Amino acid sequence: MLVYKFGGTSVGSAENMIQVSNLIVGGESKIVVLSAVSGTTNSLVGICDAYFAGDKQLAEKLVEDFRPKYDKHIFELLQEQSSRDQANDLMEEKYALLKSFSVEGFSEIEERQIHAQGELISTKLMQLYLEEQGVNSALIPALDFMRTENGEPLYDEIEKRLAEVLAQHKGVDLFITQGYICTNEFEQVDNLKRGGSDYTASIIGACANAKEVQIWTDIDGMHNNDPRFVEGTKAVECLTYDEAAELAYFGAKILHPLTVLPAKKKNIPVRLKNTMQPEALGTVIGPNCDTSLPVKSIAAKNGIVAIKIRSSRMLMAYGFLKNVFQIFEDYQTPIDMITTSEVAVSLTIDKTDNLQSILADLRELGQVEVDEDQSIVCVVGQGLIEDSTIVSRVTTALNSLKVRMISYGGSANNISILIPSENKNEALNLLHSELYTTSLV
Ligand SMILES: Nc1ncnc2c1ncn2[C@@H]1O[C@H](COP(=O)(O)OP(=O)(O)O)[C@@H](O)[C@H]1O
Ligand SMILES: N[C@@H](CC(=O)OP(=O)(O)O)C(=O)O
Repeated sequence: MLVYKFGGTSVGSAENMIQVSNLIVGGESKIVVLSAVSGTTNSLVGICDAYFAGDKQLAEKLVEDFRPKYDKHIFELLQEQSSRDQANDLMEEKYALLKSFSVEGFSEIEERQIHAQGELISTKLMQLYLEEQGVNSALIPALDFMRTENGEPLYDEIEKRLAEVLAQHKGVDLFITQGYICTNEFEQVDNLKRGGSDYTASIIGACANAKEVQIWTDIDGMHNNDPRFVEGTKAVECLTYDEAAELAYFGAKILHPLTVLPAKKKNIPVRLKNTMQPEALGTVIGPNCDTSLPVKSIAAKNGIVAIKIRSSRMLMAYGFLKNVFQIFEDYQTPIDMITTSEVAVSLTIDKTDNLQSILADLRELGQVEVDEDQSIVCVVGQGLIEDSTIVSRVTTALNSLKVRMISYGGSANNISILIPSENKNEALNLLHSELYTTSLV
């Protein structure tokens, strides 16, 4: 069994959906996970925002905005009148549902139900197209098997339910399902957070003991720097699970940060491929990746807040850090980077919903300074620790910038640097020129 996942751009037009069908029909058995048509989830988020703001009229207008896009998509994808009718009926049902909520009492439960509609639409359209083409495929609802508790996938239950669902379709070897959506412990519709379809594919891969998970997107693999901000980036041939996890966590948007975990549990390779350029090798993420490259890639994450706590009570004392960490634990706020001196500790967070309460509690421990609008730039590669020249090259490359923190040695494959966000693009470009010169590649 193989698991393929196609992202928003890959299903974003009729032409692209047809290309997806060319990639999935035939060959080995597959479970194909689809995201929503590109832009759809953002629009659904906008509709929920309008309901929360008490503006039902705006919500209804935003629903109507879907119409031209989906009319075109359906007209170009499906040729038979009966399948067009089915698709149009589906859309009318969805428009009616999306407009059916009232602003009074609109809650996160309804919000999650709305967010789920994008994947429900894209998968149904794909299934209608495959049926029209005479392909023997089955649409399996993710809400029937993808179960979470406290936001965590329940692997045993998913494995059992998925096997039951697959067994209902004897003789079928192509299954289409929704990424991103799930049901939670309260039997409510929920999701795996934005970009979560990659994670769905990896969870399904682990639960179906897949031979490989393939993430098909709009670029030919993990590049050696962020292609949105740096010119001349190129695809990396392979990454270890740990390298890929670091890159995804620190901003490489191509992969949802949790994708690697389920695949790693079962040693399943994850291959990143380009839907529009399937012949390109892409990137393989797996247990081993031996290349001579000490630096595999560079990524950056915005929206970081740096907090410094200074206290003379820290001098020659123990237990101070425990008290600091306890505060972050109380507010369920993960810490990303940390550096300490005898009398001060600096750390960073990117979850800021409880920032004011955290700061108030920290002020009980010492003087607190806060820097907002920071970015973590992260250099990732297995050989970073062995090659002692790299850390000096990283700091030299950035010597014109105001570096706020550096973290080196926490993991064997990561150097993280905290800088003001306004310098992020410059930092990515400076590191690119310094680290990918002839002596390293
Ligand atoms: N290091 C990187 N390598 C490749 N792509 C990256 C990297 N960092 C950011 N990206 C961006 O990730 C995008 C693909 O991810 P995403 O938009 O989530 O795709 P999908 O909608 O298919 O899930 C690319 O178009 C690229 O701009
Ligand atoms: N549609 C969801 C889930 C997802 O993973 O999308 P994509 O694969 O296009 O990043 C989102 O936009 O967050």
